[in-house]
Amino acid sequence: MANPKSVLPLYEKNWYKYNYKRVFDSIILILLLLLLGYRLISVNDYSLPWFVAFLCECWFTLGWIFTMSTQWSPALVKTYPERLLQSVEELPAVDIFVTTADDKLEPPIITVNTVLSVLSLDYPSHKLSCYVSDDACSPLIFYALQQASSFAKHWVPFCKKYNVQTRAPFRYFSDDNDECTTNNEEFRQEWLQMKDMYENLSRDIDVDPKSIPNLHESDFAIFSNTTRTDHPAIIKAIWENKEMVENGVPHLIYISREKRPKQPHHYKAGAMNVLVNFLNPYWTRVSGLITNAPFMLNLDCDMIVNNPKIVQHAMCIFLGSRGEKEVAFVQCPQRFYTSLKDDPFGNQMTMTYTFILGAGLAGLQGPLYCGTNCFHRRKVIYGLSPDDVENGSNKLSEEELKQTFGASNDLMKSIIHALEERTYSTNDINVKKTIEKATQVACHGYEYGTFWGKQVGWIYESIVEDIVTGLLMHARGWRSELCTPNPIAFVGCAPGDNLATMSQFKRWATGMLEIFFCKHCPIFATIFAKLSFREFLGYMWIINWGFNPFAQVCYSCVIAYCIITNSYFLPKDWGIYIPILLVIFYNVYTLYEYLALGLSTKAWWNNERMSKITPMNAGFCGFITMLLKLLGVSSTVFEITKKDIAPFSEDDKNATRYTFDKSLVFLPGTTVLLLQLTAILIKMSGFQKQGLSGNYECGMVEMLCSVYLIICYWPFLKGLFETGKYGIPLSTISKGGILTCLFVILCRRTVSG
Ligand SMILES: O=c1ccn([C@@H]2O[C@H](COP(=O)(O)OP(=O)(O)O[C@H]3O[C@H](CO)[C@@H](O)[C@H](O)[C@H]3O)[C@@H](O)[C@H]2O)c(=O)[nH]1
Ligand SMILES: [Mn+2]
Repeated sequence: MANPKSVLPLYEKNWYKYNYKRVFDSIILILLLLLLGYRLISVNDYSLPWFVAFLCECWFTLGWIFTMSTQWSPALVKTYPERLLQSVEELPAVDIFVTTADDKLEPPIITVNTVLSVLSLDYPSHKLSCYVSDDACSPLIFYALQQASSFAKHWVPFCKKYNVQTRAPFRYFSDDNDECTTNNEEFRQEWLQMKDMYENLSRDIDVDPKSIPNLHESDFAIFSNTTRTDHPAIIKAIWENKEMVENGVPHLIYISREKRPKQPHHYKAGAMNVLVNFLNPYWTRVSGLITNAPFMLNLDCDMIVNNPKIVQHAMCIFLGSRGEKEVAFVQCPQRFYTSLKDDPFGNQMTMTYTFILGAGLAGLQGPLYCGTNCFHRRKVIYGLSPDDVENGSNKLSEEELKQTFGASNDLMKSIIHALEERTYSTNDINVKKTIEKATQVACHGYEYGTFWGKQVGWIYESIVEDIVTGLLMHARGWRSELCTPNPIAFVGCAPGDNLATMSQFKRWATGMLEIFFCKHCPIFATIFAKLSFREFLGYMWIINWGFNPFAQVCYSCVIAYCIITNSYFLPKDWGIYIPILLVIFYNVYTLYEYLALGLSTKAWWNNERMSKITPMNAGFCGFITMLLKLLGVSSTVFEITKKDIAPFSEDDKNATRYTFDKSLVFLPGTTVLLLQLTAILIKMSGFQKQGLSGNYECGMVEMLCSVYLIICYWPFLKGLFETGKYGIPLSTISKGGILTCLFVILCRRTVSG
């Protein structure tokens, strides 16, 4: 397949040194350590708040070490797709998986646009296949894809003929591009025609599922009597590139895996495993058979292609890394097209993606797998390690194969094929026939007793299946690479409001803790396997999203405690300069970074504020959820993030306003705020309880900390007095009130005893 003919490298990787970052990072670390040291030697100050603050600060310091190490030696990769065709005889096939799971939270028009952008990629069409996994078992999604495939027959040639850059029609025809200003009459005509067709398509699929035309015709009959949690496997080839034309429309296949009530389906990880495995020669487990492409691209339904040449860029990395240790997966960054100005909900994570999740980790063993925008090598998904490849031990015995992948001879054939990185010749592929065979066989329960979800495929251990799946690959010794072509490869839809942000972060926090407490924990992976030490620190950086909220909540309680009991947790003498310098340095440094990236001061402040709000609410709830899971009280659930094609209009002032609902996710924040308010009230009204000895005295700095927190929680403060969706529900306020009272009583007990 990849016969290197040309000597020019397909990609180059360069490491950067940001000296200013290293200096600032180190200063902050030194100040943190000084603070810890000061606390230790100040024996006279030892007290409960002093001790709790010390523990929290130990945690923050550790967190800073994770951050610092991860962004210490960033690297970026440059790819040369124009050299690709000179260096390989034939481009490899790529299977593209798009997952969707809810036709309300993820409107079909979004999935349709993603699929259309995929079908029109600049890559030989007969080398691409697009599989859409529908966990909602929705006839509407199926119908929408059918309509989209008809539209694709016009759209794909149009894009290729005029070398269109943005191949998701809703972006192409978006408001700032809705006039066709050109002198080329032919293009104008076609442009108008396409626009018209796309508008028809959007109208057609924006219907109530019940009123879908032809619902009872043969194609749809299978959807009758199904619910999203109880239905057989449904596989339909919506479009087949029968003649395997190079410039046609790639295969488009719809799959809704079998689901039965009470049987765990493992959310997205389960869906992905079915896709990888589905159409093998015999079972309904899929793409192994139809195309069995050696590479796969995995996209969430809202992640549209933004650079039509992206597959070629990714192939540069895969094929260019031969001879050295191969790359297991190529991750492209997550960027968003729906970005509210100044990032009011702090969910665009520009800094994080720039310095840590992106270049930072790329300079180590490689970026983390982020669930979407990622190309995988199929044999890695099947559990191979680089050593297996090196030693040529990628031939498992029949017994091992059975135990790992399940007892189907035909599946084994397809897996052996994949492990040896062979592809099917195009003549072997008959989509229709395979599907007929595949749907006859029940597929549920196939994975029982096999290693699917445990050692191979997407790992079920955590609801952030992506991070744990990538972790297992790094632990086996694989590298990964970051692919950042210009323009950026994919763009998606960021959560449109703080409700979606909260639910997403809560899932992440819980999932990260699940990873820490499972057998794939990065600590074991470094000690017993091949996760490099600094990559381990990188994984700990993200796992800390689950732990840090607890420390943050404790710290804010310490502040209130000190004010209520008239004690202190910050140094009284010269030592106070340590935290003061720390705060100044940290804020100046982060503000500088925002400005240097061309972001505004407001964006910086919004992110600072949200770094107190989101973790302390959603993250803390995630922490509690994990605690309950560890105690065996409840299990964790994957809540889908709501997506909107145009979630807000530019002049919608309310788009940036904070909204609340009755969910418990807002309880920690409401309580923290009420606590601070109560504490200040107690102080002002002179009701402070005197500390144990005379020199206990809450100073100005403790008050300042509290006021700072209240300023961060301004949206909550406003929420206390608003009604409707902008107000914190009374039930949450009362629960927060009760918790606050309990806390105050407890505080007073500790000092009066
Ligand atoms: O039972 C399910 C639940 C979700 N999904 C799909 O999973 C994807 C991600 O879900 P989303 O609600 O968009 O979650 P995000 O928080 O935006 O996703 C990030 O985090 C997830 C892990 O928490 C990863 O799976 C995603 O790839 C990553 O983009 C979507 O395409 C869903 O359709 C399924 O296929 N089946
Ligand atoms: Mn998403």
